[in-house]
Amino acid sequence: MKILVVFGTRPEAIKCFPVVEELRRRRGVQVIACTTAQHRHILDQVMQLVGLVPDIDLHLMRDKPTLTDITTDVLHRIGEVLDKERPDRVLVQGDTTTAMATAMAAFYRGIPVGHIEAGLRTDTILSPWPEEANRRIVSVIADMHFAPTTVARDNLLRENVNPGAIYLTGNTVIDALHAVRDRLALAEVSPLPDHPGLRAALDQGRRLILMTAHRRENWGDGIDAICRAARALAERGDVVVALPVHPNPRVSVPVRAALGDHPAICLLDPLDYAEFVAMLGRAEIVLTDSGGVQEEAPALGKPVLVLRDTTERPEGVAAGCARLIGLDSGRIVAEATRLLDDPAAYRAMSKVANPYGDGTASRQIADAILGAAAGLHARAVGT
Ligand SMILES: CC(=O)N[C@@H]1[C@@H](OP(=O)(O)OP(=O)(O)OC[C@H]2O[C@@H](n3ccc(=O)[nH]c3=O)[C@H](O)[C@@H]2O)O[C@H](CO)[C@@H](O)[C@@H]1O
Repeated sequence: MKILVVFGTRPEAIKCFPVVEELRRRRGVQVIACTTAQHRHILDQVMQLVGLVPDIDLHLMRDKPTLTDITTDVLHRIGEVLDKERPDRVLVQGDTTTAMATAMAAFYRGIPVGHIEAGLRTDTILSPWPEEANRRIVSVIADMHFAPTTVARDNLLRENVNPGAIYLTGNTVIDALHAVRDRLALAEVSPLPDHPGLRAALDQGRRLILMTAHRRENWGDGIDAICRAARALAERGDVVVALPVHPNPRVSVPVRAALGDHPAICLLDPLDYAEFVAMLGRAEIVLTDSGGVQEEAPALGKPVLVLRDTTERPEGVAAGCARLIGLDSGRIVAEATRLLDDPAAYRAMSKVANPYGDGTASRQIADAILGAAAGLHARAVGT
């Protein structure tokens, strides 16, 4: 059985590598790992760290591409890969343009698509944009849906997806987190980023606030509000705010201009995944608009404040390990301050079970794919 796994961005690589590794361990499976490289540098960081060498690298990153550029490039180039390789199945992850256009290219050729992290939804197709539409399109095309949570499964059932095609697996990001933590433990290193100000602040006993922000809907006013909140928090005197800066200039330019000069704020280059996991482990609280970080922080018992107005991850909010706080700088500061100053409020958010999986998602996904293929084979030979 030949399976083509396609990924283009950092989070897709993080969430796909455990599945690639698992499928490669299975007998009778040939895995072709293919990257569109929709993001280049921060994707390469992940691939190098986890030893994921792509069999095919399409190098599709261009200077300031439009969504149309990315979609048409992926349709054409993945189309060529599909025509050459003729895989039995394609796997895509999440909600990127790579995932959506790859699913379309496979659909045009009658090749079945499995969707990792299926069923995440907000209640409006406009937010997050364009990701909400991307993942809904993939759901219409896919014939195997790997839902990370019961909420995601129920979203798919409400859209009349065949219940027999939905597999409740947990999120592969937890598998990735465990794998990287185990590798770090084996190597007996805790690779905190090499930033003199950060190390000195932590050595002085300052408490670490880890922040990330990159989402398209936060460009402009949202990023400005996040920066104002970061400065106000840094003024407390007992914390250090660390912010790995996303390379997109719509983020990096305003963030560096607003925060570059504050002694209690450490602006970091994008961290490799091991460094990021180490920072998560060290952080007291996490403020983020990232999807993946909303899933990882609870797995390490870190309260997470979500810098967005909507989230397709209500499980963390319902469980009590995340709060959706929006983009008002006063509210961001107030919510963070409450967690830093009120130990009971902190404990209530940090002691909650992680709703996003137990680290066995990739195994379950591989079992489901091979089980479905064996079922088809059995039906074909009449057993
Ligand atoms: C709408 C939405 O929410 N969509 C999400 C979006 O991804 P995202 O928002 O999670 O993206 P990022 O925040 O870029 O990545 C996060 C990962 O990167 C690691 N990290 C972070 C900073 C750093 O300096 N070094 C790192 O290593 C970090 O631990 C984490 O695992 O697309 C995905 C693919 O389809 C979807 O799954 C996912 O729904």
